[in-house]
Amino acid sequence: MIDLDIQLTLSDARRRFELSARLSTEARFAVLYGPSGSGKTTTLQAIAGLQQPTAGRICIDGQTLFDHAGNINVPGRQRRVGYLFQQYALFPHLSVRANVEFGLTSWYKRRPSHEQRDRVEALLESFGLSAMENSLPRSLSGGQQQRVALARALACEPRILLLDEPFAALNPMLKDSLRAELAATCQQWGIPVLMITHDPEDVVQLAQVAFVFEAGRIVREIDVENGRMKEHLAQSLGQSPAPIDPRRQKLKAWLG
Ligand SMILES: Nc1ncnc2c1ncn2[C@@H]1O[C@H](COP(=O)(O)OP(=O)(O)OP(=O)(O)O)[C@@H](O)[C@H]1O
Repeated sequence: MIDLDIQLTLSDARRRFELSARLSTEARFAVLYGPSGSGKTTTLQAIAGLQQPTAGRICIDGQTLFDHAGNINVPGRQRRVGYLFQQYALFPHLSVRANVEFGLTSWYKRRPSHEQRDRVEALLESFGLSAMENSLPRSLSGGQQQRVALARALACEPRILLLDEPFAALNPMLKDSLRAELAATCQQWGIPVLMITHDPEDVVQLAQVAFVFEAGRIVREIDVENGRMKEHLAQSLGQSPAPIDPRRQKLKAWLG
C-alpha cells in the first residue's frame, strides 16, 4: 500500500540534514517512531508533496506520486493525501465548517459540490461537530480541535491519512479515549494511516507495524501485531516492563 524509497536533503547556511528513507508496508496502521529531528516529519511531508526528494520514488495504493527517474511529481493537491499537522494548524478566522471544507475549495471554485457538501455534513455529524459548526477553533477544547483537524484531513477523500503527532497537543487524560476514537474512525472510513509518535503506548495500542528512525534513516521495522514483538518493542524503545507498584495501583484507583 505504501512503497517509498527516497533521498532528500535539507540545508541552510549552517545546517545540512540528509534523509534516506525506505519503507514498504501493507499495514492499515503504521507508525513512524524515533527521536526528535530524525526525519519523520520530513518523510510525511515528502509523501504529501510538501517537500521534494532529490531521488527515489513514492507509491501509494499502486499509484506513483513521485518518481525522480521517471520525472513524475504529482502536485500536492492532486495526491489525495489527508494530512493532520502537529498542533492541527486550524485557520483561526474560519468556522469549524469552513475549516473542514477548506481543502475542497479554491480561489476559482468557491463552493463545494453537492456531493462534497454531503461528505462534509457526514464528517461533521460523525465527529460530533454539528452543534459547533459555526464556532471558531479558539472556542473549542483540544479534543474538539483535533476532531476538526481529522475531519478536514478526511474531507478530500484521501487514499491515505498522515498524522503528525495527533495527541501531542492534548491533555494526557484525553489521550486514551482519543486513541480509541481514532482507531474506530480509521476503521469506519477505511483509510490506511501513517502516524508519527513519540509515545510507545500509541505504538502498542494502535500500530500493526512501526518504523524506527534514527538520524535520517529507518533502522528497524517492528511487527507490532505479533505478541512477542510487543515485548521486544518495549525493550527496543528503552522501556522495561514496569514492576507492579502498589502505591501506583492505589493512585490509579483514586484517580478513577
Ligand atoms: N532548512 C533546513 N536546513 C537544515 N536542516 C533542516 C532544515 N529544516 C529542517 N531541518 C532539520 O531536519 C531534521 C529533520 O526534521 P524533522 O522535522 O523531519 O524531524 P522529526 O523526526 O519529525 O522531529 P520531531 O519529532 O521533533 O518533529 C531536523 O534535525 C531539522 O532541524
